[in-house]
Amino acid sequence: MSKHFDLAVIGSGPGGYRAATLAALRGLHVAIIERADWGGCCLNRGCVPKKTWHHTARLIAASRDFAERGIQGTLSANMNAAWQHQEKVVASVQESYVDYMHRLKIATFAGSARFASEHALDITEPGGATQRIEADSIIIATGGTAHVPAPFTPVPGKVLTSDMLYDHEPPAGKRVAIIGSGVVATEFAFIFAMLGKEVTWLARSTALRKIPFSPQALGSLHNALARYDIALRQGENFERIDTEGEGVRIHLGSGETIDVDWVCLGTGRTPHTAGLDLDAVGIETHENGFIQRNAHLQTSVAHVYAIGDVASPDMTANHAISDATIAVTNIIDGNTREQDSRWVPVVVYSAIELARLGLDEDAAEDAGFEPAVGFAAFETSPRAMGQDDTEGFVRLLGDMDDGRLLGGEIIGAEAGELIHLLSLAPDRETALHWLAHGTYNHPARAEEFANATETLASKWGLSETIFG
Ligand SMILES: Cc1cc2nc3c(=O)[nH]c(=O)nc-3n(C[C@H](O)[C@H](O)[C@H](O)COP(=O)(O)OP(=O)(O)OC[C@H]3O[C@@H](n4cnc5c(N)ncnc54)[C@H](O)[C@@H]3O)c2cc1C
Ligand SMILES: NC(=O)c1ccc[n+]([C@@H]2O[C@H](COP(=O)([O-])OP(=O)(O)OC[C@H]3O[C@@H](n4cnc5c(N)ncnc54)[C@H](O)[C@@H]3O)[C@@H](O)[C@H]2O)c1
Repeated sequence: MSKHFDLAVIGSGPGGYRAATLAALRGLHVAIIERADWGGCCLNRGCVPKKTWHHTARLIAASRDFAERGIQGTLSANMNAAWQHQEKVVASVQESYVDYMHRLKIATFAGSARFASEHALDITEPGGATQRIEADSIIIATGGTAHVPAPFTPVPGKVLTSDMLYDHEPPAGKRVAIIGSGVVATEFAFIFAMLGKEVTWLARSTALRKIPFSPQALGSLHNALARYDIALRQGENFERIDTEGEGVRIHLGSGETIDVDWVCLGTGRTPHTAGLDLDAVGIETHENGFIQRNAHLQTSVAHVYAIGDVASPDMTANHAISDATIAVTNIIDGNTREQDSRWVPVVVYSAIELARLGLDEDAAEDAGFEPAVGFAAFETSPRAMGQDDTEGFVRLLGDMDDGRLLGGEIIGAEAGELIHLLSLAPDRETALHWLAHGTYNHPARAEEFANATETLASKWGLSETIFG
């Protein structure tokens, strides 16, 4: 006999985990199915190990200013030791995730799920046994897998996707080529260099092209990378990859060859729907493989929702978690909330942290707003000066008409934390007023939000809406 649940969630990445725990906390009888590692890409091969490494990389980077602060000696890092360290962090987080799900009485199934009918899922366990569960609502949160474009082919120890990088201890060789100019490559170019590798960073296009960071933000990124002698060679094409010899020889379109010990690919991820049997129940996908959904995050089958990387080209944990909150709210409250993914923060962890959310100038004008920029640089922040870390700024976009917040960018140390001052603002209409009137800890980086609202008030005549 099949077991019945209020909600079944397929996949336990940040999207699935958040959906399952939130639904259980709100009183639903929940099942979650995971075919591989509990916690998905983000916990096992993404955000968590990456941020653990990024912290190590930041410590090494900061040590360049140690002598001036009166600290003696130099620091160096070992990537293999750093790999062991992230394994421990991941294992502890995973244990606490699984424990929390059990404490919330969520039924956990280890196996691969596929649709048997609109309300039934067949779960095939690793040993081959299959069981059926039924649910009133279903959330698909099956994430994505690393994309490997030709002429690259994954070769263990030589040509690694970011997934492979975390599955086994990294190869020992020092010379590493990083391919791509998206978030993975931009983050790893800095992290690998600080962890003691000689990095050659090769890509077709400019860094972070897909994310609407301002030219100033990208300028700060390149300044920060240059401080550590990390440069992107853009405009490169890849003809052939030779892995027969000792290391790897990359044949570029220009005819040049580059010899490295191993290659790390940051060449995108594709949504994962294989094996779900979506066609059998009429759940439709876009041409690029993402599951189709409406603003309530419902698929073409109304009680089945799709969240995170399998449905959203944004492909960040932040979007997956935000989707989960909206999908569960809609299941319980009757489709009351719509997703606007532009208001989910995006944060990049490289030689500098870059965080943004909301509209940029072009999108604001397209939406009929009149954007004005409020700007405050960390260059004059007493906190940043005391930290020897003054690169970056807070950049707020307000509407000239009614002073509402249109978007914002924070570039610099702790940007990933500071962005919460914008993402958690009670509403966008009063956010700038609230930032100008708030009480701050002094000296702190967050004070630059107040300073940025002051430039909006003084330079763009928004004094009444911001201070009034
Ligand atoms: C190197 C790297 C660093 C990253 N860093 C960040 C970061 O700092 N911040 C950020 O916001 N994002 C980051 N991301 C992106 C983030 O990891 C993903 O956006 C996020 O994991 C997507 O979550 P998800 O829940 O949609 O899917 P996933 O985390 O991919 O989880 C999906 C799960 O579903 C399971 N599954 C698939 N099919 C089935 C099935 N049929 N049955 C059962 N289970 C199934 C999979 O095994 C997997 O565990 C990073 C990604 C990478 C690669
Ligand atoms: N901090 C974060 O939020 C974070 C961190 C890492 C990854 N992620 C997410 O994970 C996903 C994967 O990241 P990513 O950087 O791998 O992907 P991406 O889509 O951001 O970038 C892909 C890169 O691969 C290159 N590329 C694609 N096909 C190619 C080809 N045939 N030849 C040469 N280059 C090619 C593209 O030009 C681009 O530079 C992204 O969607 C990203 O949002 C998020």
